Amino acid sequence: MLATSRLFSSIAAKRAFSTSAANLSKVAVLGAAGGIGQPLSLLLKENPHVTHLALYDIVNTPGVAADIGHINTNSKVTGHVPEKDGLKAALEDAHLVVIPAGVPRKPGMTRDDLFNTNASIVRDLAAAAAKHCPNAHFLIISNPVNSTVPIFAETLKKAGVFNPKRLYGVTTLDVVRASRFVAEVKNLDPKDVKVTVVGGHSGVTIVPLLSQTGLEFTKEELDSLTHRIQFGGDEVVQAKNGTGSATLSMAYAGARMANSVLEATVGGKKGIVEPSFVKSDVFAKDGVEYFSTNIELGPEGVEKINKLGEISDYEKDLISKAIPELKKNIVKGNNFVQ
Ligand SMILES: NC(=O)c1ccc[n+]([C@@H]2O[C@H](COP(=O)([O-])OP(=O)(O)OC[C@H]3O[C@@H](n4cnc5c(N)ncnc54)[C@H](O)[C@@H]3O)[C@@H](O)[C@H]2O)c1
Ligand SMILES: O=C(O)C[C@H](O)C(=O)O
Repeated sequence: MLATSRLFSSIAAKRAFSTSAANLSKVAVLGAAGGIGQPLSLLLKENPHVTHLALYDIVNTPGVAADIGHINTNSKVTGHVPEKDGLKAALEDAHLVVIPAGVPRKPGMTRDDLFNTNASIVRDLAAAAAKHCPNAHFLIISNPVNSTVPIFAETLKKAGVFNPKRLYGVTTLDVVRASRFVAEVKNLDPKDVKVTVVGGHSGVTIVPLLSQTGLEFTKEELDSLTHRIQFGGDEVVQAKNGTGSATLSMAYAGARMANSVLEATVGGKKGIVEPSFVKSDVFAKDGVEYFSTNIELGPEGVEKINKLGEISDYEKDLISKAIPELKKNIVKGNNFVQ
């Protein structure tokens, strides 16, 4: 729990000087009994911004909630299953909803192969969210993110409650990995290595901007690092050998993103920047409605969407390969709802 302690130590320090309970909020996790859901919920239990942690899944959440609920931090924990209007109870009054519900990959599958199962799960959760907590901030982890974010948006639009400032596709794991992989190659501490990653969250749509790190790379390093960042998820899928995909690193990344949104929206902290796959103008002219770049967070959510900045010819080439794939994934998501 050392990393978690580091993640939240600044908030804990701040809280010691804060007397305002109004700074705290309800967070719902949908898919909370799963491989990501459980460690993510554990990390959120340590987050002092959270007053109420509502854990929803189609199975097993009473046990997960009873277990996590014994941790002696201040938040209340409740477990919900579909029976007795459990989804409604989990979502009502939620400030932030984090969604890792759905099936993970097995070796040989692409994230798009998950579409048939996960699209309807995400659509149905979005419809419930539109009804019970339309003003919440929504963090979408379920794959394929390039399509599930459009599905979530279209469902909210249908209900007349879509707010593009509050819907975030979670791409944090890509920058967490990129920082780790580059640090390994350059023998640095990952905390000193920030890598901007843009595009989407699958294979060639993941575009690391290594030219912006301030580090020098040989062509061989560029090729191997770019490939490793784009296909880091496959490394875990293969190592887990049919039992799932990244869960622990994803929980860490998801907790970081959730914390950043909470810090900006209820903690009053300014200048927080995270990457996220959001409704964006950056490549709208090419028909790409959603794109991940660094975004600046504010009290309402997405405050400013950063552009790519200066990129190398190598990266321009990567972008040109990402755009058609992204467009296809987004249209597939949009069409599923329309
Ligand atoms: N965005 C990312 O970077 C990233 C990283 C890792 C995994 N993922 C994705 O996250 C998803 C979850 O992965 P996991 O390893 O936790 O899978 P998992 O199978 O371990 O857990 C998924 C959970 O979702 C629950 N679930 C299924 N249908 C549901 C519904 N209608 N409502 C609520 N809960 C429901 C299941 O019961 C299960 O507990 C997968 O789609 C995976 O591809 C995304
Ligand atoms: O690779 C996967 O399927 C899960 C996730 O998207 C990841 O990047 O680890």
